[in-house]
Amino acid sequence: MKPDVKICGLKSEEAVDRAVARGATHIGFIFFPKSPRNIEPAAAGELADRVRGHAKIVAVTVDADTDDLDEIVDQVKPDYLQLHGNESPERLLTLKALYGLPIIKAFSVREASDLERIEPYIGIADRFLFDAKPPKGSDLPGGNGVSFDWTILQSLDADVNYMLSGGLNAENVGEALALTRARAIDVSSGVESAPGIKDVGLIDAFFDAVEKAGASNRSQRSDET
Ligand SMILES: O=C(O)c1ccccc1N[C@@H]1O[C@H](COP(=O)(O)O)[C@@H](O)[C@H]1O
Repeated sequence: MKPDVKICGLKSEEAVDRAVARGATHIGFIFFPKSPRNIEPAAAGELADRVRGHAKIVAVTVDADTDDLDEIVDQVKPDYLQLHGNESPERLLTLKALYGLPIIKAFSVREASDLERIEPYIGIADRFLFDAKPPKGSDLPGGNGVSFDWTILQSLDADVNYMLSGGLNAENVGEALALTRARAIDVSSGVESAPGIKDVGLIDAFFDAVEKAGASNRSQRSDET
């Protein structure tokens, strides 16, 4: 099965158009002022309008307050909220009631015990997202281009609906998919020429690698039967 692919941290028409033309199922906009990918809600709304209906629009926030979220939801009309901070299960319930939107809850992972943190969110978050822990000194909870030991995810129950992220790129996404059989992947830094600058050549290379991984997994499965 083809994985969902989210290209995150988009800021230009060129990058949005290429991501969706290559088959991105989700595109993400970052609303976090410290990020080189931060975008104003009005500008994100215009980019979202170019591809609405062709890819799901994801608004990524970090412990955002309700006033900021009101503006983001109003201007961007996202299909999902991605919460990349320390939002509690109660906060997710409040936001679901307020906006009626499905929520992707991000967790940072270094070791298997980190996965236990999803338990209170099961049945509340619509999808989980696993990212690496930020390196020391980083101001960003995500978007650091750092990966974690993907084999940790093999211990998860098969019905946990998650997106794999953190340091994915054209060189490593095939291995990540083979090791985890993730049904959804998310990339930001790995398709950039510099922090916050998406590169259409790298977007192409990423999708080429995902397609190649799909072909190789399919042939492996038919060898096994
Ligand atoms: O990309 C950012 O700047 C960012 C800022 C704040 C929260 C999340 C952010 N990005 C998310 O980080 C992951 C992985 O990114 P990368 O591929 O390792 O660069 C991805 O989920 C982005 O949504």
